[in-house]
Amino acid sequence: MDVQSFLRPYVSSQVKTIEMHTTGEPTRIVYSGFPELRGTLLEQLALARSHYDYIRRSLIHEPRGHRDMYGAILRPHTELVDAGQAHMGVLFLTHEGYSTMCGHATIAISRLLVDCTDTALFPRHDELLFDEEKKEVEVRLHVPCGLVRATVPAIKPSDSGNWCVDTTRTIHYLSVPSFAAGIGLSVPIPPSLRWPNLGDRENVIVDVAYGGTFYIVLPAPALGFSPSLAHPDIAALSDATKKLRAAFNASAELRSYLHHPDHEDLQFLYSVFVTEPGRGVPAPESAGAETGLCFFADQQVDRSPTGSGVQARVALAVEKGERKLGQRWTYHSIVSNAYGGKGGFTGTPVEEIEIGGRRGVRVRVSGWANYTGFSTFIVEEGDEVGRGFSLK
Ligand SMILES: O=C(O)[C@H]1NCC[C@@H]1O
Repeated sequence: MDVQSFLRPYVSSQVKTIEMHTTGEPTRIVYSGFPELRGTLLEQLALARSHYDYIRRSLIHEPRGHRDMYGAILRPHTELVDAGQAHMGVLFLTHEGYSTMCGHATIAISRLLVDCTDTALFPRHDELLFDEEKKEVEVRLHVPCGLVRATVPAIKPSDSGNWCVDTTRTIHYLSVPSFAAGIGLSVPIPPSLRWPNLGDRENVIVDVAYGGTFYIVLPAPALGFSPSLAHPDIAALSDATKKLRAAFNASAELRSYLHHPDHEDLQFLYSVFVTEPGRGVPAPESAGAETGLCFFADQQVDRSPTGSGVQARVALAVEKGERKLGQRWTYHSIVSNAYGGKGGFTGTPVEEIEIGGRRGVRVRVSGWANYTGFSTFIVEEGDEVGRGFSLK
């Protein structure tokens, strides 16, 4: 019996997704059922936010998602796709709203697009090119912060079928220009925003960097926590980073560091990244390793090492003179550390690029992604709770 046939009377519309994870961080990838969105990618983003946000809530919030759920919507027509510069456009969905860059989803979607021969889902699949020498396929994604070039390792079978993704090698992408926006900034913490571990300190010193979106980066002791992220107190760190972010945003002078020369839409603080230099197993050919815990959007916790945050951290390391071009570094999350280092990302500054009069770098980020399933979601007429709620 067709299991779904008895559900048919309840289905007025459906959204279809492919489900993946990158080091444990989910990406619910919407490929069908999202209403028509027209215009540039940023116009499509504005339309999704203003007219169709109920769809994001229904997919990302409970009962279909959870407070740390992440998603993406494939956009086969954008100005860069239609001009032949990108193969696919993507919008990113968080529990809070929409993000401008996402490394873990870029890695997942790039793999999906190489695997996907269904032209209804991916009309430009035939335009992908296989590099015989390197045995990889380039996938260009148009995301809200710009154009990201991913390469997916693949094997071309001897018959004329589609190539097979080679899951023994990492997927990597070349970021939009990333840069250090402020180093050693002092954030005054007003009494109403102090957290228990802060002690009697009145200021916290942070770095700010852009990796497709803006990050505060600081080591755990700067917040008053143990230097080790081996067994972090996630609830206490979430409280501290949320208050730190509020204190940062309360200062017009500090907010002025969130300046992007090209787009006003990119000028907001997305995340606070707590780091532990030195923790974790370096991947092969890496000069060192570190671990990070990323609180983003409305305090979601990234399970992956956070691609856009890796870009920001590499840009900071280059700006501080701690890293040279071409030097590869391993970035772990608490999940990759729990699995002996498997799933750690690497980040390599590959090129210096001037951006708005300052030094920027293009970063090569590498990682893996796996499929977890595929879904068809419905919302029954009259089901108010089922439209999406959050206990957050
Ligand atoms: O990998 C990344 O860049 C993303 N992961 C969740 C938070 C960031 O957007």
